[in-house]
Amino acid sequence: MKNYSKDISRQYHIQVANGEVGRYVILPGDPKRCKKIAQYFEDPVMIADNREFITYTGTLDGVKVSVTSTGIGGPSAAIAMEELARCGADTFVRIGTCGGIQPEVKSGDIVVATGAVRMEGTSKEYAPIEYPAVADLMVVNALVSAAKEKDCEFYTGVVQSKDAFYGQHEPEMMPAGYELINKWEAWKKLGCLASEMETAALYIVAAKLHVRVGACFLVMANQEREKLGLENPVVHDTDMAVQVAVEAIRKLIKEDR
Ligand SMILES: O=P(O)(O)O[C@H]1O[C@H](CO)[C@@H](O)[C@H]1O
Ligand SMILES: O=c1cc[nH]c(=O)[nH]1
Repeated sequence: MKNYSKDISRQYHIQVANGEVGRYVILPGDPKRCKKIAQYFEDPVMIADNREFITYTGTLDGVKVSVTSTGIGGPSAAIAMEELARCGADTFVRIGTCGGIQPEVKSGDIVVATGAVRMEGTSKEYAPIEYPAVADLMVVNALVSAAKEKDCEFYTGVVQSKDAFYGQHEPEMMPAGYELINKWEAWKKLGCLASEMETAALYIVAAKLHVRVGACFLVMANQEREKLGLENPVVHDTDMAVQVAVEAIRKLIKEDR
């Protein structure tokens, strides 16, 4: 594909060059999370800061690792993964925030996504809708093992990825809300744990690229608990989910040796 970058040694959107990232990359949505994640690396260096994509590279146990923010939603997440893969990355862990769907999934808990409902647009431009958005088993196992070690409350299962944040939170305000409401009830009955915005796209792009990916999230709040009159504080601190992601990368590095 033609490279549209002014400096053609750098990828157009992420502005990273081949070899500037490790094969292991952590993918937060929020660019401001990158610096916090890079603090867990040895000798972190900022490589690029362009649009919503900030990249740091450092090492974990002597192995090159990176963090790149994806921004919000499937389109920019897909771009980040495509361009990182072109720079040499092949193993990705998304660390994000989500809203709980099952009533037992509480604020502050961690969710590890084994799969994602493809209720977003990006993955549909990659693969027919019948193809499932599933995580790599090695990455999931590493995340589960890390979460157990950190002794945090965590769940594993399917999450829902959608495009409209306010369609999740205020479906009754949307002209097409009837469909959002009916589908939300279906995801709930099917045991879907939580809702977020990038994982389905990342899992499908990873399938296309033949790379490994998994994801873990901080549960910020749960609108279903609110409806049931259950306790539902809003939690913003992503540090435990970040630690789970970093520890999972360490475990993958060890297994890959
Ligand atoms: O915290 P991040 O990683 O951005 O993830 C979640 O937060 C954003 C919405 O507030 C969406 O990107 C959603 O997926
Ligand atoms: O409720 C939430 C919280 C974070 N991200 C989402 O997409 N939804």
